[in-house]
Amino acid sequence: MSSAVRVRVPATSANLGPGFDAFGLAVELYDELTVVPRDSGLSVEVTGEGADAVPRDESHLVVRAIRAGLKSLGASVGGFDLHCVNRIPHGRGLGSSAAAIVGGIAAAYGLTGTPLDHVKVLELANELEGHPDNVAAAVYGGFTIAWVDGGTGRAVRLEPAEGLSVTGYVPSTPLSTEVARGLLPASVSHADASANAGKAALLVAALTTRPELLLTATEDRLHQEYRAPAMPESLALIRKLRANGQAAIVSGAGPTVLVLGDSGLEAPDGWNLLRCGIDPVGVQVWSSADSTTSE
Ligand SMILES: Nc1ncnc2c1ncn2[C@@H]1O[C@H](COP(=O)(O)OP(=O)(O)OP(=O)(O)O)[C@@H](O)[C@H]1O
Ligand SMILES: N[C@@H](CCO)C(=O)O
Repeated sequence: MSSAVRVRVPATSANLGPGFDAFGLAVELYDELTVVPRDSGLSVEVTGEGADAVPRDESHLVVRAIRAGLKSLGASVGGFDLHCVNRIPHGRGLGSSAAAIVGGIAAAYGLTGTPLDHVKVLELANELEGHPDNVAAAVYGGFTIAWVDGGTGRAVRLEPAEGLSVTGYVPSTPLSTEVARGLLPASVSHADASANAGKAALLVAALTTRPELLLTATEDRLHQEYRAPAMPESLALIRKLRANGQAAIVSGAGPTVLVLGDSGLEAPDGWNLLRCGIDPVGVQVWSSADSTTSE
């Protein structure tokens, strides 16, 4: 068992317009975890985002993910000290829960001295998160296309177009993914489904080699408008940005608005502006016991 493990895991934006529950993009904004094993007991220290809200016991999402990761590896540890430095805002559509889950599972690999198995990490992370898009990007970095095969989360990673960056408009009020998913209809029209399928396919080309097509390729008919009642200001901002030629979308389940590319518009009052590049590698683990790095 390692003496201490450090993990860095990126924020992620899911859906990207037409790729509901499938597309993910990892960005250069990171949560960091340090886990030190001990014989028994648990301590949880949190600084940064969510520090005033998350529990400090076994129900903490990172703790649950560490336990699940250890179990999947057939290992156990009596107790541990967990220190979280959180930079990803919670409930804003930037994949905070995916980062907590993927980071916790990766820490379990580090604690047991097991090199990261990205396929297995994604499988378990998808089980814990309930959908694979954010966790895929947090595991692999870059641009990911995820799907579920017989209940098992899978993904491929593609290289985003050279120099791609994103601009996030992050409102101060959160919206839980659970609530946002509850706004979706049970069925949609054939016309809407086929429009989205075409745009999702086009977005693969736009994100990788044809960025000039990003505006048209990010049109969505499956989730954004249905969720408007829970985030009317976000949808209004998206309309304004898109009218200005920017490829603006709801990030994940919202309410953050993400522009794929540089945006000239300053953030409205009360919103934070986030400008970042694309994270190329996904979750990383460092173990102090043997100085190895698993990437
Ligand atoms: N670093 C963390 N430590 C502990 N709990 C966390 C952490 N990050 C997220 N959570 C839990 O997950 C909840 C947020 O998850 P939720 O899926 O609603 O939003 P999100 O993951 O930020 O957004 P999205 O899934 O749309 O990208 C938080 O309220 C908290 O309960
Ligand atoms: N695909 C998910 C992403 C948020 O976790 C959704 O939109 O509900």
